[in-house]
Amino acid sequence: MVLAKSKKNVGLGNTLMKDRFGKGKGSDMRRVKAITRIDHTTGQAYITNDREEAGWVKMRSVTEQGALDEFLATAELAGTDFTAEKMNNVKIIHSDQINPYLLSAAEEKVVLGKHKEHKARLTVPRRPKWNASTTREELDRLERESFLEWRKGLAELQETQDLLMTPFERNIEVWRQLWRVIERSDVVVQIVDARNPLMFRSEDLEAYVKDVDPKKHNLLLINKADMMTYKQRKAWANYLKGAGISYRFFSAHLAKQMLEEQEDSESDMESEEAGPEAGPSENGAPAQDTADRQDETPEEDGTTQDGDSEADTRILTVDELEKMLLSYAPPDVGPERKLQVGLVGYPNVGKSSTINALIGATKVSVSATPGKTKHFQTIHLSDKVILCDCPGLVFPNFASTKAELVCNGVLPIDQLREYSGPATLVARRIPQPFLEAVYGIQIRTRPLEEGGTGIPTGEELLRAYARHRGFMTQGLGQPDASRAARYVLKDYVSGKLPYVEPPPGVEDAREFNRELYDLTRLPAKRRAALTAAMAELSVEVDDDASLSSDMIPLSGGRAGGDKSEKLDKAFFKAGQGSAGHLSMPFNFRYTQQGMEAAAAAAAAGGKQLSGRKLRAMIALEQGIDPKEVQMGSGKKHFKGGAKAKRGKNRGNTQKGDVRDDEL
Ligand SMILES: Nc1nc2c(ncn2[C@@H]2O[C@H](COP(=O)(O)OP(=O)(O)OP(=O)(O)O)[C@@H](O)[C@H]2O)c(=O)[nH]1
Repeated sequence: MVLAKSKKNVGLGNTLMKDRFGKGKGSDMRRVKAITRIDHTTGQAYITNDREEAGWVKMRSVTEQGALDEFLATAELAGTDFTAEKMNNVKIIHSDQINPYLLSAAEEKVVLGKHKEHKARLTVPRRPKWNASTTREELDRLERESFLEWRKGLAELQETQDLLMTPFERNIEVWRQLWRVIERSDVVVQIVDARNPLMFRSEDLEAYVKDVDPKKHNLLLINKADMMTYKQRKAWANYLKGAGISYRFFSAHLAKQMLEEQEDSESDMESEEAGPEAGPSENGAPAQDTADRQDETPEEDGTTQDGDSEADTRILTVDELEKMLLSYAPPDVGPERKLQVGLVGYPNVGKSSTINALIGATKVSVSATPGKTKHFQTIHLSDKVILCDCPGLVFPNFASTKAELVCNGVLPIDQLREYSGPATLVARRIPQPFLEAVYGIQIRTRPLEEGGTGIPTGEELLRAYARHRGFMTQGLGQPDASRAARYVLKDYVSGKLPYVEPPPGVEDAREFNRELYDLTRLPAKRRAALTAAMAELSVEVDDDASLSSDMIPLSGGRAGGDKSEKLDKAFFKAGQGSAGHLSMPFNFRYTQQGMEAAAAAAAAGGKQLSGRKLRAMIALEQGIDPKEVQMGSGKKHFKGGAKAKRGKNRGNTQKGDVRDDEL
């Protein structure tokens, strides 16, 4: 609320008074007498307006009464009806469910509209035209002037339109590297992160490449494609093809893995002197993991397998990438005229990893020779190809919120002061069962009937993580959410907590990402613990078992029916704690029991590990009696009073650490 600075301008109340009684009539107010009344039931005195005052005084009380007076007056007027009406209409909105650092759907729509409107102004700085007669000093001056103009333009855009932008590169020296890389390259490969290709793409960079020479080519290389499901690649492929963007999916991570496995099998072959049929194919059979990911082929998903669509969604191997790059080669390519490939992109999108994968695949000794300038590297990849590696740089682009920039890894996490926005985004994007499975935590959310949304808030996630890791604040000993935020956000940026932005036109991001949360994407340690328990019970674990939120029965539904109910009983029997109060932390044996029981329950419940089972398992792991967790009742929270503590964190855990009232 903005407070009026002068007495002449006291807002709505004054305006109404003036309107009704005219100038000067406001002095009548002085005639209002405040009288003291005694409440005979309590014996307390209170001050109120005299009831016998002129009728208009009643109106005054509407705008000038204090909250309590207003409440009492209204209650007096409406009697019991008042209570009934209030109770029927009441909707609790907790302040922690509205994050002031994020946008509402309506606000986001407005902001996206503005982004669209001003998209054309998101330019990269151009190097001024020059020719043989331009002196070095002259060019330097021209470059600086043009750069300054570019910066002024973007600053004005930010200020006048109140738009949030990426912290784009402001150092002219870095842009000079880019200019040189573009000038010498036949094809400019823009490497982007598969989790948000458009955020990392500079459309104007592609236009600039063509401005410099229409014969140059652009390629959008969507790296980290291992973080996408086949369906996600398909959806992005449809969008990118529709938009006429030349793109390919790649994964430096899978390429590296494939190479290592290839090398391993080659050395095995050498040592065993195995026959040719035992070895990998000449051009390298895909590594198992690579094959697994590539296996999500169109026909498996029931779509037609025509050559084109396969190529559209395929994650290229290094050989295929090199072949693809060579397709851009000028006709006279050879040892004298090598194909020059420029690699550009934001920091951290995987440029170095891509180059390393390419270098590894060529199996030639690579000399990293410095280019004409000191800063970008030229790498002679083969007798036909030179790679020009440009330093990573942030291009100008719009962003809806700072939280989005943090989650995209564009703003550094270590210097972060406001963490609630990005943490809320993480809690909204990653399904609760997956978060719980990754960290082995229980996130206590506000029950639906108390105004909870069924999705944890950022704070709820961070507090659960902090409690689990024993991160406590000094003094009051509350879970240290700020410290937890650094870890959780770094995990999000690194991809441990996977999420892929849907392409424009795909509205339901949760559905788009649903298949991403399977057991294969759990960290190796967590997955190993689970599969070990399964193996002991001779149970096959389904790698596709989903850990997305729809596995949690939010309104009393129970996955698995009778069968799972019986198993639940067996499962809960495993916990020896009495009546929901535990005096000692659970030991490992108990945890193991719990895991086994959960695994059995998961197996009987149709292979799928439901959120409920998983939560029970995690509860046991944490040393919390599963009986304390209301599962399958629609209340995803703890009953008050449980004081179980995890042995490991006992010293840091505060009394009542798992109590409901903490929420
Ligand atoms: N999952 C996955 N992670 C990848 C892939 N490529 C790179 N990364 C990871 O992304 C992070 C950044 O990779 P780099 O290769 O250092 O990225 P860069 O673009 O060279 O970064 P700068 O040197 O800062 O410009 C590293 O943690 C890599 O392990 C990929 O294909 N898949």
